[in-house]
Amino acid sequence: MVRTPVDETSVTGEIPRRADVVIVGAGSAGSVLADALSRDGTRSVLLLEQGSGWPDAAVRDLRTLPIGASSGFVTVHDAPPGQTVVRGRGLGGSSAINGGYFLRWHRDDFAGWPTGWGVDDVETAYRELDESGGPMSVYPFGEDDLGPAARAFERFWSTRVPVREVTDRWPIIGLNRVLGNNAHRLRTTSAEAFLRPALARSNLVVRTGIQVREILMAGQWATGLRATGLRATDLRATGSGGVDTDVACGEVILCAGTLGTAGILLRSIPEVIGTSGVLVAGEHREVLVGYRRRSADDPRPLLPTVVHTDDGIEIRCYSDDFQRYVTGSAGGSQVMGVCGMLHAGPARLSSASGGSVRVRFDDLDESAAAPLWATASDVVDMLASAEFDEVVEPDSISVDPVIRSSQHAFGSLPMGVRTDWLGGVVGVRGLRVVDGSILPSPGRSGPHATIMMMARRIGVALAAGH
Ligand SMILES: Cc1cc2nc3c(=O)[nH]c(=O)nc-3n(C[C@H](O)[C@H](O)[C@H](O)COP(=O)(O)OP(=O)(O)OC[C@H]3O[C@@H](n4cnc5c(N)ncnc54)[C@H](O)[C@@H]3O)c2cc1C
Repeated sequence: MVRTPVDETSVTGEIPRRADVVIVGAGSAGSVLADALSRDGTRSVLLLEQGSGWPDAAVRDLRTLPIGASSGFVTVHDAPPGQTVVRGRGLGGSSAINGGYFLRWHRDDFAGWPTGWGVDDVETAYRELDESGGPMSVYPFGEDDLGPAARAFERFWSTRVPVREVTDRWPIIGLNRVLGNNAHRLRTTSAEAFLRPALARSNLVVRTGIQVREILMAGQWATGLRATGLRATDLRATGSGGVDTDVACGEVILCAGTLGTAGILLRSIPEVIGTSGVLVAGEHREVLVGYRRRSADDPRPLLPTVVHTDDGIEIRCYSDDFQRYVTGSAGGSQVMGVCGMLHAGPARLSSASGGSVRVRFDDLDESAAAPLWATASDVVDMLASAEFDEVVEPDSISVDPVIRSSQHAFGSLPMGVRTDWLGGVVGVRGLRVVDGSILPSPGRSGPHATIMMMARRIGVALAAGH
């Protein structure tokens, strides 16, 4: 196959003033959707991304989490004191900077989803992403990816809970070796898998460095949007905040991530939000158990193995260097995570300055908090067990008293309630949301694979004329 060469100039330049569909955000969902919708050459698709282009190999290295203040590929949101809330930006969005853990949700996590989301439909869409040799390069982490802690973790749990066959794609209640989306330890981003190949199509235009400020409305109809160029040349041209461009379109599809989409809606259509000025999302809340390890180890993928409990908790065995990315976490050089997946705690999203969003977490109620602390105590016992003798320094284990976030906020505009089964926003014509905002349930695993699966299914359904 002859592939048209694609370079940085393909994603910069003039913004068309009209398109059939404008997609906002080239992240996990937006890249998948842009591919699906531009397969029909008669539909013009414009994809606008605020970040600055293709993350290089240093950013995509799975052994690091490039989310520090100096990273050019994150948006830092307004977090509670002592905590950090970031999201990816640039082509690939959060898929370019995340942990590279690509587990499906459990089959029964889809029980409450609206009509159109039967398990067979879900399975087909997942398989298109995570089959061996598929576009996202999804494979179980291998023995080389496990450090001493992960090996001890698997030894400990394999005698106590069921163990999933590593070749199975559906997770189980028990020990789950994580499936990772990477090739030679470089994250396979949604943009590399879906956008780069589609860029050769003349009906798809991608523009980076463009922040969508607001949606333009005529009554209850979304007719277009206003975007601002964020490139240095634009800033020099105006001497201030960039150049505004209005784009008219038949449909706006927000794929800006739960926080980015909330920011745009808060700025432009307060009636979707309601009088409170706050959108409420779910968040997988996590307790960290820290310890000092006996000896240093090479950097490895950050989350190679987990246990899923029957009460909806994920016990995460992070690899050695996770702690340096987490503001104010427990003392010790390494952490295990205890995360409430099914009892997601509320996160309140409201406006903040400069395109970011203010995120505040409610205290968990007792029924959600108690199992987290009880499981953290089990993890302390695990770390003190014989299996960890060669890993953990004696008397170094401590439980972080703060319940933190997993950087997963989701479900602020759930399908079947505030959006229809294809993300169409209830009460507004010409506006769709396809990203983490529309997940209608929490799920026992991380959201990445499921958000991409959802975008894939919606893209295919829309392309088929639904
Ligand atoms: C540090 C971190 C680690 C994580 N690790 C994992 C993991 O290992 N496994 C897992 O399952 N989940 C993980 N997650 C969660 C998962 O990556 C996200 O839930 C998922 O990628 C979100 O996909 P999305 O399409 O909703 O949004 P995103 O992928 O975040 O894409 C949104 C895109 O929209 C752009 N955008 C936002 N606002 C605007 C605007 N106004 N104008 C133009 N563009 C805009 C953003 O720049 C971004 O590129 C992690 C998240 C983070 C932040």
